Amino acid sequence: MTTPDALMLPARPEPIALPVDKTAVIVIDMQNAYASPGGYLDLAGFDISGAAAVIDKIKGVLDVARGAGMPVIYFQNGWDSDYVEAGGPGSPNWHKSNALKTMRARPELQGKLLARGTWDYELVDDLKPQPGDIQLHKTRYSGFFNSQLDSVLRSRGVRHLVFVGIATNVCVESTLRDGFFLEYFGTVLEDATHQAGPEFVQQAALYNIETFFGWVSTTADFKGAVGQREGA
Ligand SMILES: NC(=O)N/C=C\C(=O)O
Repeated sequence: MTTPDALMLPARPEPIALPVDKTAVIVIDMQNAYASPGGYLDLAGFDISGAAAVIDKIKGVLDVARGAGMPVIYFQNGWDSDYVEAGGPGSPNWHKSNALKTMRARPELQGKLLARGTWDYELVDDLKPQPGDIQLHKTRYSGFFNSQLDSVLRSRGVRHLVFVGIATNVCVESTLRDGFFLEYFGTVLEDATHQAGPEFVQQAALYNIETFFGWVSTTADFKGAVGQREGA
C-alpha cells in the first residue's frame, strides 16, 4: 500500500510504506521495572544489560518522530498500590506474572514492583514524555486490552504502529499481535527493543513478527527514511 505522503521504510520481509499522518510510535513500558538495575526484571533474574543501549536508540527515534509530527504514545505497565488490578488467584496473571511471583517469594519487595506511585513503575529518566506525547496505563501485556489505545489511534486516523521498548517477546509482541487483529500495520525497530529471557527469544519474537504479524526494521532505517522525506 503506497500513498503520496508515505515514507518507504526498509524492513523485513519487505519494505513498508508508512503514511506519515497515519503513523504513531508506541513506546512499550520503558519503566525502571524493565530497564533499570534494581527494577523488577533485574530483581526477578532477567538479564537487562542490553537495556541501556535500547534507551539511547529510542531517544533518537522519538526525536525524529516528533519532528515529523507523528504521535508518540508511551505505555506504562502495572497496577494500583493494592494490586487489585493485577487480579487474585482467579486470574492467570496472578499465577504467571513474574513481578507478583517475585514479591510472593520475597515479601520485603511487596508493594515495590510495578505499583503506581513507585520508582519501579516510573519511566526511566532519559525517556520522559515531552509536551504533546500521550501516556497510557495498561494492566496486562497487550496495550490494546482494557486500555484507551484503540480509541486514541482511531480518533487520530492512525493505522500504522512503529514499536520500540521492552520486552520484545512479551508486551511488544502482544500489543503488535492484538493490533494486527484490529487491522493495524505493526513494525518493530529491532535495535530499540530488548527481550525478557535468553537471546533466542528475541530472535523468535522477531521471526514471528516478520513472518506472521508485521514487519521488522531498524532505528537507522527509520531515521533515514524520515530524514529523506523531510529533505525531499
Ligand atoms: N513489558 C513487558 O514486556 N513485560 C514483560 C513481563 C512482565 O511484565 O511481567
